Amino acid sequence: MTTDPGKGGLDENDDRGSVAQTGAGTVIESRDLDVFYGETQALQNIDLAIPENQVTAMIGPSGCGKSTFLRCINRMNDLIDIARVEGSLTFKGKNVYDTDVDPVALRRRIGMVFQHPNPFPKSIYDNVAYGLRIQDKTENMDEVVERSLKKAALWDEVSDRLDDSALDLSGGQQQRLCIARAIAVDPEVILMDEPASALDPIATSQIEDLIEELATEYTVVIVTHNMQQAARISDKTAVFLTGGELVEFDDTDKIFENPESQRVEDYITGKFG
Ligand SMILES: Nc1ncnc2c1ncn2[C@@H]1O[C@H](COP(=O)(O)OP(=O)(O)OP(=O)(O)O)[C@@H](O)[C@H]1O
Repeated sequence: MTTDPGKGGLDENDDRGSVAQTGAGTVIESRDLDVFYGETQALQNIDLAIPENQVTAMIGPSGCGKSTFLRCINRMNDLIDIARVEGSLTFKGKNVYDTDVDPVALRRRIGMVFQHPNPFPKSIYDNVAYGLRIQDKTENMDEVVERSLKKAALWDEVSDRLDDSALDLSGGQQQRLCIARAIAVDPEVILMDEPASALDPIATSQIEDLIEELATEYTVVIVTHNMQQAARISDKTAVFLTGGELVEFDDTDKIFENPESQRVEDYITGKFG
């Protein structure tokens, strides 16, 4: 049986957390999370508590499992045949891997933005309206499209050409359009997998400003290769190292100024990675 948990359908007051975390309430929490691709283990015993309405950055060298962790949160790993997840990963206290969780409904609440902008070959308007139409939420659609484009800091650039093809936008505009598309269906969490790595410095800076703004309303989890970017925009930083180990998770300032682990210090200061 699959059910749509719907907003408020999960325990919103889950406070079991003894996993390292301070301040804002925990919205996503992993315990003893292991992920395998066939025989290869990509993540080992990950305990992590992600706070609500903040930006949490995942950093670490290539192949350390950052994207794997991100994809666990909204079960995108389900789409990889050989991926296997053990342990628990809860969203508002509910294990997203329980058999009664519908991954499609989960992904409505936990949206995702990818490394390369991937607008549909449709108009700007239809890209943003896409999820609303699928969910049959077509009431006030013009308003929702406008609001989403405004929240994604794109409205001023496209308001007079909503019927133009999304593919005619610049890379940075396309990425903001993808963010607008994700926002339109009113998610609670936005996962971003290196959302600015394919963009030029100006577009990157616009996306960074936008991410900080989005965190006033949404929980944002971002994978980035760019340590300066993590330092600039995130509240919390998780450092994964080779072998799929979460070595340190703390306030971003602490991670960059005074990390507990020598391995993290070596990584941050560029001694390896
Ligand atoms: N679809 C897959 N099939 C098999 N192995 C995979 C798959 N995806 C990832 N892996 C392996 O899992 C490990 C973690 O990969 P992942 O992409 O999560 O790391 P990452 O830290 O995000 O890397 P990068 O920074 O290079 O994107 C790597 O060893 C990778 O080769």
